[in-house]
Amino acid sequence: MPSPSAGALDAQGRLVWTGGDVRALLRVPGASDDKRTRGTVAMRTGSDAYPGAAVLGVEAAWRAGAGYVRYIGPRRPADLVLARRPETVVAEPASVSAVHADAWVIGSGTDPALRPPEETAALRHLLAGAVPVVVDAGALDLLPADAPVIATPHEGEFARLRARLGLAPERAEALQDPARRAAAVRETAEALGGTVLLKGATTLVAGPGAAPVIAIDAGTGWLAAAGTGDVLAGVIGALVAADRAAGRGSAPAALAASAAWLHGRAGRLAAHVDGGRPGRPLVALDVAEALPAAIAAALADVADDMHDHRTEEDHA
Ligand SMILES: NC(=O)C1=CN([C@@H]2O[C@H](COP(=O)(O)OP(=O)(O)OC[C@H]3O[C@@H](n4cnc5c(N)ncnc54)[C@H](OP(=O)(O)O)[C@@H]3O)[C@@H](O)[C@H]2O)[C@@H](O)CC1
Ligand SMILES: Nc1ncnc2c1ncn2[C@@H]1O[C@H](COP(=O)(O)OP(=O)(O)O)[C@@H](O)[C@H]1O
Repeated sequence: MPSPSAGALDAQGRLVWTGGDVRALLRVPGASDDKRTRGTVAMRTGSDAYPGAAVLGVEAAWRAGAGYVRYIGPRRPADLVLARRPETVVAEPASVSAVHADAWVIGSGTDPALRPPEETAALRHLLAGAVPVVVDAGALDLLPADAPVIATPHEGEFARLRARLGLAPERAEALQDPARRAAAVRETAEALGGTVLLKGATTLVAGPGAAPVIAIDAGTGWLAAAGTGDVLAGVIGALVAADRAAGRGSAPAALAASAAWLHGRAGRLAAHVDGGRPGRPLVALDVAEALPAAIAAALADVADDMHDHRTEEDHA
């Protein structure tokens, strides 16, 4: 199984994720590959209220290197997905009973208060299975679950997830303390029995067990824009699916951290912040479109140099 680099622990005992760690987990397709060996991501995201989230996640999964992306959702988002990415194989929920997937992505662009009972039943079925599920936004209320899960809350969702798991609330001010924040993410992953990725300016990832919490700060403040989290969910789905289709068995936390790193790097490329420039606004779709360049940079071993620039600037 590919393992991350030795990696440096920072003052809070967090493992700082690097381009080298990402490179170790990325798969470059070869002569023996076909679309299915590169990983099938099934996205059950978006809704009539938030159709755009479906488009963003699907675009991101393709751009992060999925060999096959399926979209299962209502007609309106499905039509928009197809208009943007005709490569996608779409189906309406009522018309499918079983779908092959190496990873599922659920919840982005959905509101649990508006979720039909049959959709809740279908999601619970996925969450009782053996295929990994990336659980975002409007599906976090269905946790905990038996399936291997990667939960991707922002801070507001993180508080609600902790409450569901019976954990003590952490005040927002307490979570500003890096060591306390890392401890809260570890505790939540342990209670979940799965992987937790807490989004923020520095994103933190922990799985259950003793491995250190991973910190990813490859991004930029320009990423604070609606829909960038929907993009991240698609990237995680693509990396998890590729790993599983190849039978690699990498740690879900390492895959989620690599996705967050690529998402951050894509944000920096989309916002033109490297080389000491302050950058410029981006929209979420720009981040998805920059993912191939971020992957190329990681594979070509140039991304760490860019990261070093940023670290020096930000700490100046
Ligand atoms: N184009 C599309 O289709 C898009 C679709 N999207 C999809 O829409 C759905 C709803 O998403 P949304 O953005 O409307 O509300 P959402 O993030 O759930 O916040 C709910 C409450 O949580 C809190 N809160 C939020 N962020 C916080 C933070 N960082 N830190 C701390 N607290 C935070 C805050 O509560 P407050 O603090 O105000 O009490 C807020 O009112 C969701 O499925 C998403 O995937 C979006 O991605 C946008 C683009
Ligand atoms: N100040 C910031 N600096 C860097 N990245 C940020 C910042 N604020 C948010 N992000 C990133 O942007 C994304 C926002 O995701 P999320 O809150 O789920 O938004 P949405 O639901 O609108 O997609 C996350 O990947 C998060 O890490």
